[in-house]
Amino acid sequence: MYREKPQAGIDYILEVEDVRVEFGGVVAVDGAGFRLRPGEILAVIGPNGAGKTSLLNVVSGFYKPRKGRVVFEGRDITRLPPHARARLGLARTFQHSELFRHMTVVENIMAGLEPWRSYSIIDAAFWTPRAQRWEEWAREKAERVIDLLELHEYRDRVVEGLPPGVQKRVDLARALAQDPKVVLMDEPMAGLSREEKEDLARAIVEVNETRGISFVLVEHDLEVVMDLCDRVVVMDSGRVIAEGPPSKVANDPRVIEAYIGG
Ligand SMILES: Nc1ncnc2c1ncn2[C@@H]1O[C@H](COP(=O)(O)OP(=O)(O)OP(=O)(O)O)[C@@H](O)[C@H]1O
Repeated sequence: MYREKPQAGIDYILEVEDVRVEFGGVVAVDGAGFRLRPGEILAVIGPNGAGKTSLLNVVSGFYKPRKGRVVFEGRDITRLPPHARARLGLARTFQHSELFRHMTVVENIMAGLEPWRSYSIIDAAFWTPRAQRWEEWAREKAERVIDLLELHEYRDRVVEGLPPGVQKRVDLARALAQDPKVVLMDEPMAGLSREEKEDLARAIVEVNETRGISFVLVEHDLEVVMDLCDRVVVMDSGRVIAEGPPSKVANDPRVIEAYIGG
């Protein structure tokens, strides 16, 4: 179900170059970028308002940058809409759960496969074999990630009222059902208990190690970042101010200044 690790020879699976995002007079991202290696878990950190979410939204296609480029597996995808990026293997999860609250876990995961839907509204209305085939295909994909993320006991429960840690796993499952090569996660640990954070971190590591899926996490919890990530990019005021392994970045005076001064 999952794609092979990208071939040796590709240095970077994702390259984000010189991005600028403006909202009216506010410059949210001011020439920032990063590069992601195949199989890497990369964190983007920085004080509130640094531009992390805006940068991630440019990568997933939700924001159009004023300037800059997003290159995925050597292909310029800057102008592609989010669903086209998802089809290429770039999935995302959301800062505030965007799950359909009144739908079940399995239905939410299948809804994430919408960019692959191959039947028309007419097929749906008459429940044609074409529609049935898609439904079977999507259900099988959903079942596999339910296994992978151990969501069996929740599969037929509506999302509303599930513990936050389970909702985050469902959100991750929805992204993983898309067979991504890269998953972008916006503050995956926000609002979780310590135990829930550990569970989610374990799931991310397992998927990374067994499936070779790369991750970009925007994350505030520095303890999680230090434990989980191979490399860290630090943003402040829309720019990247430091980059490197967690241990190096944690001791960088510019980073300490941004957090204390920020
Ligand atoms: N939709 C928007 N409209 C106007 N201004 C925005 C919008 N989104 C972000 N901004 C502004 O852009 C700047 C960067 O915001 P962004 O959310 O990208 O930062 P962040 O690093 O993700 O912050 P946080 O850690 O608090 O989520 C901030 O000044 C913010 O107020």
